[in-house]
Amino acid sequence: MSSLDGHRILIATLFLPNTVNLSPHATPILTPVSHGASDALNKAAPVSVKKPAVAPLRSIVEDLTVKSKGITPTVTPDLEAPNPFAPPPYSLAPPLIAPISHIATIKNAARVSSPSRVPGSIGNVFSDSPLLSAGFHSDTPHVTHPSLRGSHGYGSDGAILQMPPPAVASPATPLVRRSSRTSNSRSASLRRSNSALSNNDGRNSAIAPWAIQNSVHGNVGLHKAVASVEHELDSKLWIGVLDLPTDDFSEEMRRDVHTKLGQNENFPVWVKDEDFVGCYDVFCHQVLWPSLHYAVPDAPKTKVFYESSSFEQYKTVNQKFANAIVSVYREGDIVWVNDYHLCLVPQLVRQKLPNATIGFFMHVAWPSSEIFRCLAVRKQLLYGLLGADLIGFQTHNFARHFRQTCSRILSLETLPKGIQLENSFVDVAVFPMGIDVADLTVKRSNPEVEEWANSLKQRYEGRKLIVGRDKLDGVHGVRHKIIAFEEFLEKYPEFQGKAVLIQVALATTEQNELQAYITDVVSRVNSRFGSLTYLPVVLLHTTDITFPIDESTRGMALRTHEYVECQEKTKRPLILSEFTGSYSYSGFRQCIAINPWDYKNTADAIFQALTMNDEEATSRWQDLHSHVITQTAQAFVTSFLTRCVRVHAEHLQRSATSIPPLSISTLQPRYVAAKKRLILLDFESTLWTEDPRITYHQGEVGNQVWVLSGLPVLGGLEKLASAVPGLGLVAENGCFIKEPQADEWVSMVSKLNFSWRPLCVEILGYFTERTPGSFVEERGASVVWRFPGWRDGPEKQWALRQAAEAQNHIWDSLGERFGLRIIPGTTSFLVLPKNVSRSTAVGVILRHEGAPTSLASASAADPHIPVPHPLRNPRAIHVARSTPGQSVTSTTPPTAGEFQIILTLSGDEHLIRRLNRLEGSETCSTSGKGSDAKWRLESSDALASLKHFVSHSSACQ
Ligand SMILES: O=P(O)(O)OC[C@H]1O[C@H](O[C@H]2O[C@H](CO)[C@@H](O)[C@H](O)[C@H]2O)[C@H](O)[C@@H](O)[C@@H]1O
Repeated sequence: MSSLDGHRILIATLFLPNTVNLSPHATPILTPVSHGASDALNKAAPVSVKKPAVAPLRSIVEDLTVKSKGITPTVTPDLEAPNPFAPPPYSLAPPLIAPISHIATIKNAARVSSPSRVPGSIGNVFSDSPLLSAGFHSDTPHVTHPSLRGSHGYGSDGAILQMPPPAVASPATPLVRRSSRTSNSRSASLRRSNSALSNNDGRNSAIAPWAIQNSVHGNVGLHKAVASVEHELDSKLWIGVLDLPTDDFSEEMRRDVHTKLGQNENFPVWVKDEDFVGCYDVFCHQVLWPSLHYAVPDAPKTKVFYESSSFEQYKTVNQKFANAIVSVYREGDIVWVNDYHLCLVPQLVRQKLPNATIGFFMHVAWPSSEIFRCLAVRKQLLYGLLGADLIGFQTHNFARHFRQTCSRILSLETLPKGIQLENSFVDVAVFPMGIDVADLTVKRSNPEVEEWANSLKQRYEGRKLIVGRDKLDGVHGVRHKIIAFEEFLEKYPEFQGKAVLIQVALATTEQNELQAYITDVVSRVNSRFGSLTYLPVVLLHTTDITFPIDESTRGMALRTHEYVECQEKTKRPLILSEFTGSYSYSGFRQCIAINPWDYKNTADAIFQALTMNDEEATSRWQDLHSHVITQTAQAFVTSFLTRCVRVHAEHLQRSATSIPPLSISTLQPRYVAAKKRLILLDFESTLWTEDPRITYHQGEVGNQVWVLSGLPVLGGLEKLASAVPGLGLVAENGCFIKEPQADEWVSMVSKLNFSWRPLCVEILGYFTERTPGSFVEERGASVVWRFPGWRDGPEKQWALRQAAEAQNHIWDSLGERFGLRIIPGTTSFLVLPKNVSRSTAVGVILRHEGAPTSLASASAADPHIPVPHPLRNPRAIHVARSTPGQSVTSTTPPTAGEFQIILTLSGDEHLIRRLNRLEGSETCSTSGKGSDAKWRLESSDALASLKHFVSHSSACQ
């Protein structure tokens, strides 16, 4: 039985997997999105596989020109409405040489559906290539340009889907999609396409003929991943928009679409076309997408304009999604929100459904906080995400950047596990996306693939092929790739006339394409090295090696996973940008990694790939393949959803309101019966303002009372030790321990490397100089930075900002290297060794309990636990540092020892969780926040309650 049993999954993603074909001739046909070769689509009309026409020395481009003749575009560019955001009229064709001008032709050609997907037909040359589709793609739609998307034939299930029924796609029934990448073409297509639905007064009551079909928009990788675990999910519902303009849909039409898509587990969200354009074309693509990929829009005025106006539309669309989720939500559902288009949805849903299980997965990259902070709406986006129980990222780096962004911009406490908010906790974790290998294997076995492979082999016989397939925008580095290829031809002239770079450029918004800026380099390379029979750069497809280069980080780059699988026979190498999500996994270390900004190194990588001997290529491929078949789509979906359920249960249990107040009457009998009791008190949340001697008076026969503090030995704790010698004391969050009645303090950190301290103090010196009223406090084993933050105003704002910067700086330069931990407070933060805590100190105390020896030898048998070191003179603690590199992590859980009851009053969650595992342990949170503790208590009532406890117990005895 899986933990997902009984849960329905509500999957919110911008585009639904299914959409509407508004062709006047279309007959409504339900084509469920399902998995594998046996789905409904694959059972549709058989495909007649026609051998591709092979003309060895004729260029593909030439073929395309011929094939595209006579195809009428559904949208005539000059009818398009002006886009207020668009740059001056944009056309790829005039300045370009042949290949690019053919792209333009292809765009037009693709606006009309072609009935056939067999090789040789040309509705859309990209999508007509099964080789390309099978081998190089899964996570992006095969055709992303609005006009290209007019082509039918691809389901979201991928390229080898067999023909959709003729009613869905035929030359006579042009498809109309949401041409969302460019507002202008979308408006034009809207007017035309929806004429079937409207009469003179706009909407009418007609239900136009329409058919369901798989959408080629959106995150096809996600659609496929969910389909791959369909049998494991009880039920699910996709929530998203249709990929075509819908303003003109009549109410009846909407109802009809709702009902029929509903049968296919799709729930349409109705968004005004104008809002959609502002949200998607402008805010998502012009502002968020580049920023998340390290390319902050470079024209500040434009950015501000885009951001402020289009963000309103982004909010509107997010609100519509949240409303839709709330309207269908049933208790027990798991709400799974996907990707950067919907960052505000978790918080909006949380406001309406405080107890819902909400997970958010970010499919794209998350940049350094330095980049993210450039966004004017940074806080709104972050708080929007923090409404989730769980936020997932593709890689550890993205997750780390996100945590740092929250700490820097929102001044929130971040832990490796997630983000602590005032009253809740948000888990942050990593779930690498993968592909459905089994499904791809089935698709690859389609004879059509073989046909195409052979065709291409013949066409390029004797030549070395390099294949790239990228979105044509400023982020994906197509320009870099072409320049590197030029460098390669120059440096290795023996490959001139022999090596061909086939670059499939997936179109995106006009604005983004302009930023890709490739026309000059393509013409330069082709005119420098080309001839009548040799075109070095072709903007299309094929085999040998793939070459996915990102100018910046990419979420995962799943097409490289597919490429690897498609190399099962040939096993040729993969060149991969070190900035892709995929490369961050060690399983991809056997690719040829490049820095795409380094053209020379990339040129050498191409040479290495083309000349690599088969033995090495095979051995590298085997490693890549093992990784791809392990990090699968199935593992991604199930681990993300399972974790959602788990963390939600934890969060519910921890929520402050669900923890019962400490009940003395319930615990009293056990307290009285116990012969040995351990009482652990957080100094900061219990004794801070009290006369410390009170703790001693609470101690009665059989009691051992320990006070745990973050304070140093010298000062308050030293005084407490001499005033109440019977107390056990823990100083500096576990770094030093003093047993009851003992004279000496014991260091738990004597074996640690403290060379980070001067470096840390130096960094803090810089921030101290800039922050009036701040100062550094060096303790025995930790360093504290205190800053003025009591009164609201610019000083506090500045100090908080500096504190966040300082933490990030320390974390980046020292944190991982030295294994440090940073504990933020409201007017200070503390830096200390990561493996020492109040919890590890209590572990040592419990182990020591009953042992005849001193604390110093209590843990000697366990090499993993802190090594106590006796300090005869507490004032000598400062020098008690020695051998570097000693681990102090305890792997052996402590037992309750001889204590029959352990009563803990603390705000330290780590300690509480650890003690919860012990028999006889009663944990009580004094933090006032969500907690895993069994009980809760106001910190101001803590001592009074304890006293009450003790006096009751005395009365009973
Ligand atoms: O272009 P958009 O509609 O704005 O969406 C962005 C891209 O999202 C999806 O790709 C992302 O998710 C993939 C799977 O997790 C990941 O491999 C990829 O690196 C991410 O960029 C979608 O598959 C793309 O088509 C979209 O362009």
